[in-house]
Amino acid sequence: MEAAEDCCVKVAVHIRPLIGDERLQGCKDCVTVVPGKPQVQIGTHSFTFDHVYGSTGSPSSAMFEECIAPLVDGLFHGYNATVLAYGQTGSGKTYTMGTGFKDGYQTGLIPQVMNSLFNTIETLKHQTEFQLHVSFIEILKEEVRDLLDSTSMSKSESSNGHVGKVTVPGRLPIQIRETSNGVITLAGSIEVAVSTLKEMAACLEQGSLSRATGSTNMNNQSSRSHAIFTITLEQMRKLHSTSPGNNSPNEDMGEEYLCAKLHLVDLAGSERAKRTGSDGIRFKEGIHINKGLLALGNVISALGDEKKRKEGVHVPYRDSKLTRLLQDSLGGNSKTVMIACISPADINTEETLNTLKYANRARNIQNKPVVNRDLITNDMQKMRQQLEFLQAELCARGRGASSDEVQVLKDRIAWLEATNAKLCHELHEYRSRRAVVDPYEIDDQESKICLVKSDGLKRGLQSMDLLDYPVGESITGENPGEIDEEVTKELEYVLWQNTMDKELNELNQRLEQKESEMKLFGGIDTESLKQHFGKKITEVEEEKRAVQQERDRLLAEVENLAAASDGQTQKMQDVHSQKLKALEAQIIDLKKKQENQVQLLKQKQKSDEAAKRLQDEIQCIKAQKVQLQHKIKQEAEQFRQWKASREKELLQLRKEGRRNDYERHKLLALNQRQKMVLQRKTEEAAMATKRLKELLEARKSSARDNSVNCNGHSPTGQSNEKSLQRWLDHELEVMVKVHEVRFEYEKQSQVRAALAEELAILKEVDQFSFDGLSPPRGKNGHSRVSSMSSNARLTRIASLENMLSISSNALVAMASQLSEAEERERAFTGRGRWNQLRSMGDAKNLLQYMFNAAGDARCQLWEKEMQIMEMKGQLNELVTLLRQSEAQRKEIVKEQKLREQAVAIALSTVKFREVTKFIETLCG
Ligand SMILES: Nc1ncnc2c1ncn2[C@@H]1O[C@H](COP(=O)(O)OP(=O)(O)OP(=O)(O)O)[C@@H](O)[C@H]1O
Repeated sequence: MEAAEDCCVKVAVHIRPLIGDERLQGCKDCVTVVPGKPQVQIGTHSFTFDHVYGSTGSPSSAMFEECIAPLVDGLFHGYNATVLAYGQTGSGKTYTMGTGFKDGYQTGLIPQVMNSLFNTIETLKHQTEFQLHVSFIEILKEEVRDLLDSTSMSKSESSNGHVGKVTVPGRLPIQIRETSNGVITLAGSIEVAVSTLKEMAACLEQGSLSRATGSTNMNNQSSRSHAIFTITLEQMRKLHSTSPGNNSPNEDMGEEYLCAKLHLVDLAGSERAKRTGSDGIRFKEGIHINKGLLALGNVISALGDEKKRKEGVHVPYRDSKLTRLLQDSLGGNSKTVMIACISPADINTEETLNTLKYANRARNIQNKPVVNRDLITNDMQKMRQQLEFLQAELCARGRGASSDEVQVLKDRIAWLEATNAKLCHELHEYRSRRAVVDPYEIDDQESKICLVKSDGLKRGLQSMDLLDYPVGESITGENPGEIDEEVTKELEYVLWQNTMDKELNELNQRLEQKESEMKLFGGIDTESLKQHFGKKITEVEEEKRAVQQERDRLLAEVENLAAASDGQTQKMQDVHSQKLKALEAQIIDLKKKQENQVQLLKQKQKSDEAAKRLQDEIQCIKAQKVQLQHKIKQEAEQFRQWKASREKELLQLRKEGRRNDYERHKLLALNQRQKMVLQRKTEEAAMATKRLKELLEARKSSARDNSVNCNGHSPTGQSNEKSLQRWLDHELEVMVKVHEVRFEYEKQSQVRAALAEELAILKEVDQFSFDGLSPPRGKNGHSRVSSMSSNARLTRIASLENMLSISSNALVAMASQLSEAEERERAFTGRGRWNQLRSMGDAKNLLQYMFNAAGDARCQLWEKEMQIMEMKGQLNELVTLLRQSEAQRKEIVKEQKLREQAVAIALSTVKFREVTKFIETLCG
């Protein structure tokens, strides 16, 4: 094999989205990705990796091309490779690797590796001969099992409680062996030769289905084993020499054999039994899983710590089967990529921090991958490389100075690219800010328009002297749209009423006018007038006739007198003539009068007709008026009814408003109270966390002091004893504080879960009411929440969200210190807690001190127990007293009742006697 090149383990972080359960628990996303950088932040912690996928980092789809494709490429050049998915249970390892045959399977890394592998083979198959083998094993409870062994039992829910394979008795267990040249092999595992993608996929499928899985509180299909899918690629290719300046192959230089392995590892997830809720078999599995991962962590620590590496500290590969199998992948002959899978949920902060710290250490591991070819081809390759190197040097000398320019240009391109990326990022941020801000602005504008509109309406009403309408009155809980509608309706009604009034007034005026006109006719009795005129005419006619008769008689007398022609007669004739003339004049006068009367009679007829017409008109106007009045009455009644119902509604609304107010106040008080309790608890937790932080910091510095002491002057006996005692006190206090913080953490998690549950119900009910549906009856908590008004619900939702965010921050802070404590504890345990003790004397002194402290603690405990016993005794006495007084009270009540009964009997006896006496007197 050729000389190895140094190459660090690459670490990519894969952040999965919040999943259903976490959302239900109201978890917040507590992981931030620094834009444009492979850097993640949790609380005050910040970590930089090679890549970050998911969340606001690079898209998960880019993971294969950026991280894994180079490894697949390396396989064809003879380099071993390993992809290692690590993370807490349920963080997405199986999803990322694609070994689960579930949702993420097709997009998982292993299927992509297989595709890429066969695509490359297809393009190279004319010049190279390939052979592929796959093996698929799992490590379950420190036992290596073959997932491709078809003689094993098929997948079933086995007696030991997990779904998976059971090794057939009689078959030799798989052994881990190390060859003479340090290569780790699995003796007894099946290596299936595959030649097509389909065959390889079938192996993956068979093994994945056989893998041991089980359901826990944190993942209903949790992998209970570490699974390793290994692809071995062997290739034999013809070698040709190429002369400088001529790329076409010429001389045949024999064959080259390369053999490389790609391990695709899906580790079981680290877990806390308390959180996964595992007991029995799951619990035991969990212990094995954590043991294996701890061993892996120790290997990573030993390899990742530069100081230790330089010191040549022993790497505990043999502590577990997992580390033994991964010996080459970590610090050995392999190009390795670790994918740290994390959940963004705040409830997982501690585990996420641990994963990130683990992964961060892994970044420091230096591997030494070599091209795996056989020895002869290896030597040939070395010589070829030498030749190529010399040729390259020759070429470089020929070109000389231009390489500086190229470098300058490269730098410039890099700078331009960085600036471009920055600008793109700024643009993106600006756009996303706009996208967030705009709707509010639009809303604002819209609300302004609405205000202007409603102001306009109010002004309109004011200008019409309608100020007595309750336009400005605001009713709690009333919809402004409804108010506008109501005001519009009232306005419409008033306008209509005004028009009606105007019409009625006009009618009245017309009626008055007509009636006054009518009055002109009204004073005259037309019939009597007619009779009067008729009589007058008849009188005039009779008079005329009498006058004519008189005239005729006078004319006859005049003729007679004319025949007599004496003087007297002449005289009489003259008298008669004069009389006649007078009568003629009288007749003419009477004729005139008669004509006048006829004229008058005609006029009268005309005016009669006019009066009739007027009368008709008056009738018509009156009918119109009645109709109008009827209509007005009807409308008024309708309006009154509408107004009454509206007022009733308003009253109802006011009542509801008051109820809402009351509810709101109650809710505000509840919110306030809960917030205060939460704040108090959070403050307590913060105090404990702060103290723990201080203690951890102090321990760091005291560890440094100790090392200084050890390196420098050795302390005197007494001061050493004192410092050891202080150290022990400190250790104990740290332990207690860790316990306290964990206790607070658990409590806070419970409070948070309760808040989240309520929030989820509120949101569900709110969604139902938004969709116009009624929430499911009988569902827990729904009935209480659905009786709340929507305003109250929204207020409560806001308050719960606020509390959840306070709780989330507190959880993250606590988890951060707990993870820190765990980290220190692990490092400390690795070094040995008792390394501080340098002599037997130290140990004895410390033991004495511990004995005294334990004795004191026990004595104090005893005193406390005694006090508790005393208090219990007092409590018992009190309870007895209470019981006695209760019994006495009952006795008194009983006596009282008896007395009352006796009085009642006495009274009735007296009454009975009186009645008997009365009857006796009646009879007697
Ligand atoms: N990137 C992702 N996008 C969407 N869902 C995901 C993603 N990663 C994981 N999940 C979902 O999260 C859940 C847990 O994932 P998975 O089983 O892969 O976790 P795990 O780390 O393998 O857990 P364990 O260690 O218990 O086996 C699954 O329901 C899975 O579908």
